Amino acid sequence: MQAKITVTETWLRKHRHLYDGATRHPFIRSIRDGNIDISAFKTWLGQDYIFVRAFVPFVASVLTKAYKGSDDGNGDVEVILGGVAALHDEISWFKKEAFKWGVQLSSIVPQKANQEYCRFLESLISPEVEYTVAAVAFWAIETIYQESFAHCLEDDSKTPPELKETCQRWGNESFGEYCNSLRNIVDRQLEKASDDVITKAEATLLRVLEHEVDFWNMSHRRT
Ligand SMILES: Cc1ncc(CO)c(N)n1
Repeated sequence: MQAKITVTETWLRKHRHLYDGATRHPFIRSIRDGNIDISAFKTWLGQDYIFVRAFVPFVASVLTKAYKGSDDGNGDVEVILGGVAALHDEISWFKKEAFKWGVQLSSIVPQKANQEYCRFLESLISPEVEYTVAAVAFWAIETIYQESFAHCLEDDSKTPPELKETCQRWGNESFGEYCNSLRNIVDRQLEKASDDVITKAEATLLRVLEHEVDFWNMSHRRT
């Protein structure tokens, strides 16, 4: 029997080019090829710390929407709660890693692309944004990092040893399983969503992909 094609599958096929642009960005390729400029890595590290801090209230809002969405016989709340817990760990990791690289987190100024991405996250916190739409953004944000960093850990990669731990953070298998759980949540929601919500959710996915590309650009293009 042929498995049914899910909505996310349709979207990923349709927007493959933009999706690959986000998951196979020159910044990621430079890590994978081992010719990353360490100052670009440090820029990314400091900026991503700021992003992750803004990501926390967004994920909390998705959690709230999952809870209020009430027919949660599927354990959405627990999956998302796992994401919140992982973020707590992630923030400690950023502090440790920044210290290691001599990056002063307290003096980091968010760059324009980061500010715009954080503002976008804030707009999604609004109760007027449906659970389905917010969950699509959440799934996409996590999955782009998972796929990007997993790419740097493939057998033929030349990722510098000192960056392997960073790649492991998002590229590891259990983070991959978590992303799959998010995808299942999203597909289950989309299955019963109105056309209007599906349209909004797809547009939100595209915005996430664009913001992710801009975010990588911010680190990569600095000289
Ligand atoms: C910009 C960005 N996107 C996604 C993630 C994944 O959590 C992250 N840490 N930063």
